[in-house]
Amino acid sequence: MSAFDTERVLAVRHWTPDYFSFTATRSAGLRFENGQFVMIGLHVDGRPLLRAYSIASANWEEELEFFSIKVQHGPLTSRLQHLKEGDEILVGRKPTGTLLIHDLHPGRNLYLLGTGTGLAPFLAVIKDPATYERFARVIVCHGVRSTADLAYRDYIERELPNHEYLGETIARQLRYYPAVSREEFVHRGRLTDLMDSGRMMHDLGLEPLDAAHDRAMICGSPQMLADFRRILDGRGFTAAPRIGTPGEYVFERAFVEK
Ligand SMILES: Cc1cc2nc3c(=O)[nH]c(=O)nc-3n(C[C@H](O)[C@H](O)[C@H](O)COP(=O)(O)OP(=O)(O)OC[C@H]3O[C@@H](n4cnc5c(N)ncnc54)[C@H](O)[C@@H]3O)c2cc1C
Repeated sequence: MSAFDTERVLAVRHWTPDYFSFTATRSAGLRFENGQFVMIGLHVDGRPLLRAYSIASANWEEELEFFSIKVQHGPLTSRLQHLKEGDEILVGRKPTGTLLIHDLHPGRNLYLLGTGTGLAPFLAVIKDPATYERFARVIVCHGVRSTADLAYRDYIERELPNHEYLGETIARQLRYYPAVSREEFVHRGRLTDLMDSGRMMHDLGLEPLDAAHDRAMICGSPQMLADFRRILDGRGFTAAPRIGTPGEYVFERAFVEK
């Protein structure tokens, strides 16, 4: 049996010259945890060309959604960015990953810290009812360079709080903290600096960061992960050491730096 399902693209949305999203059919057999990633790709010269992708749709949704970078000469994304409705993509059958809410000790505030496409896994996590059962407040933080890069802003700010089933819970418990590093913006700077200085918590009207009560999930570049880990470790947070053993934070590389 093949390690992949062939799915059909349902819709494509281009946010900016650097980012796009697409939805695809989902095989009835694909089971995953919110926050996990899966290998996806295309047949290129008769062979599968695959990369890891966080699943941006929640596990209870019928369709799959992915949020992608466009790397100009990237082997996969130079092709993937031309996807059109009806095209076929390959989707692996074994989702995996460490961004799992049950690998966090229960707590008060859950900070979801994502830069660029590192937002993707959190789009699934914020649609998981269990997230709101475990944490009183969920703060989705998206760090980007320009305001235009704040993909899903309208969806998080306006659509989700009116969601048919989750809207009430989301309106009560979800906060959104967009941050822009290279343009004037209400929250200007890098997420790491905004958290480290305490500005983020101040802007949100929340208590200062406290390992006894706060939890975090981190998804971004290797440098972003290293910086956040240093900040959290310095404040007494412990990373979950492996899947199934909880900690005060979990992390995942959103891409591999070469
Ligand atoms: C666990 C995991 C989850 C991932 N989830 C996603 C996701 O949800 N969406 C997504 O677009 N990518 C994601 N990636 C990255 C993805 O696997 C590919 O690297 C990306 O699609 C580019 O593929 P490529 O073949 O075009 O170029 P590659 O040869 O894979 O990458 C070329 C270079 O582009 C840069 N790059 C790659 N991906 C990104 C990115 N997402 N943001 C900024 N720079 C990048 C890196 O410097 C890399 O060296 C994930 C990676 C990992 C390890």
